[in-house]
Amino acid sequence: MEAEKKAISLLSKLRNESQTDKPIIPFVEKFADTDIWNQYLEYQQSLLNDTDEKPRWFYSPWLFVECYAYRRIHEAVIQSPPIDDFDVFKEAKEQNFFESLESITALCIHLQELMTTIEDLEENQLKNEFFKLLQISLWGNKCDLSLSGGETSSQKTNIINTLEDLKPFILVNDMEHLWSLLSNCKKTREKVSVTRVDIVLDNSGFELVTDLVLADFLLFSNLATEIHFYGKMIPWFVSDTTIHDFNWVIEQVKHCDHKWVSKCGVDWENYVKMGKWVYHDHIFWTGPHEFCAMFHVAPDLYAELQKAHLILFKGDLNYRKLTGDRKWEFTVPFHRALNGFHPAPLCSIRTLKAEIQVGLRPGQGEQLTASEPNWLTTGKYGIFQFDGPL
Ligand SMILES: O=P(O)(O)OC[C@H]1O[C@](O)(CO)[C@@H](O)[C@@H]1O
Ligand SMILES: [Mn+2]
Repeated sequence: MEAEKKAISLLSKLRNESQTDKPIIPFVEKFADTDIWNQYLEYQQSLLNDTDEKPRWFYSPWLFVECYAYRRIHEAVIQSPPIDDFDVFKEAKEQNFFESLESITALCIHLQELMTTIEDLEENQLKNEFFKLLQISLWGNKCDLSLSGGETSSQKTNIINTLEDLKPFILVNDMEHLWSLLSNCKKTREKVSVTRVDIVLDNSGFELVTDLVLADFLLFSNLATEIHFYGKMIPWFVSDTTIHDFNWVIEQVKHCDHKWVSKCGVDWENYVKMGKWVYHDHIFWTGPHEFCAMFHVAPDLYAELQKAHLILFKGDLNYRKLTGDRKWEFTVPFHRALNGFHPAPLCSIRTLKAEIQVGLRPGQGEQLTASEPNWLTTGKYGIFQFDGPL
């Protein structure tokens, strides 16, 4: 009880600071990245040195302030033992999974059916199945609890039947690049025995299942031989995946009462045991930095990503960090916005929830603004945006 009271008082202090635009204060509790966060806060202060301003909630860059808010929530919890390992978003993430169970079941059955026919598929059919699962992983990103402010945002409809209707909402479609990259790897498999695809995960629940289904397909279609996943080390942006969520979702799927669904869970657990699926934890992903700073701030992580043949970045927050959340013109090339971040060929798979988008055709952004003023923030539109040697 005492710990809960302490955490609640710390959280209400945080809420008051954010609601009344108080100065942003340093972290005080020792943790893996306390110093990194406080150095970054000093950097934000240095940007204001020629004013007598301090970093503040209503004026500092949104990417920094929003990440700071979630890291402060974590600090309130770790300052309140013995609930210092409590995941404040666990209940919402689990509810999202259970509310999406029908769609999860349909998706796992689709995967098992595909597995039985995969041998008879020609190249073009295999490509189309790959594109379907990519689109399912894209639209799975709509199910995010931070855009909805914690309100439920589960997958109610069977997403497989809606892909055609959703196609017009894909603003940048580089799926062909992903196909040619991976099918070329497959053709040269004799020499290059390993094809590694890294997936930088986003939300747990339904979206995570779409990513695990895609990862399973990549293995049994032989388009890849190993998949590396990156989640978050602390509860983050409400629905983001932690290692507990990753293991919990696999466990839940394994214990589903539908035999084909539980077969998915058994297969996925085996991939992890065999090392065909590898889960990585790194503190960088819940820090304040844009990805162009990774080479200097987390060189070990940058070196790890360099081992991939292809990196898939899921979701909106990752896109904002890939592009530095800058006010780029809509037509600035994605390569330019990455600002030197090129560990390996990469693709952002993202539904738009923040006011940043690059790599559009001339006039495309303006046309969308005219027809649908909120196109950047509703999560209705999505992209597959690729960068790498073509
Ligand atoms: O889970 P995703 O796709 O990264 O979405 C998170 C996005 O939702 C918001 O928190 C709210 O719009 C954005 O600030 C953030 O980028
Ligand atoms: Mn998220």
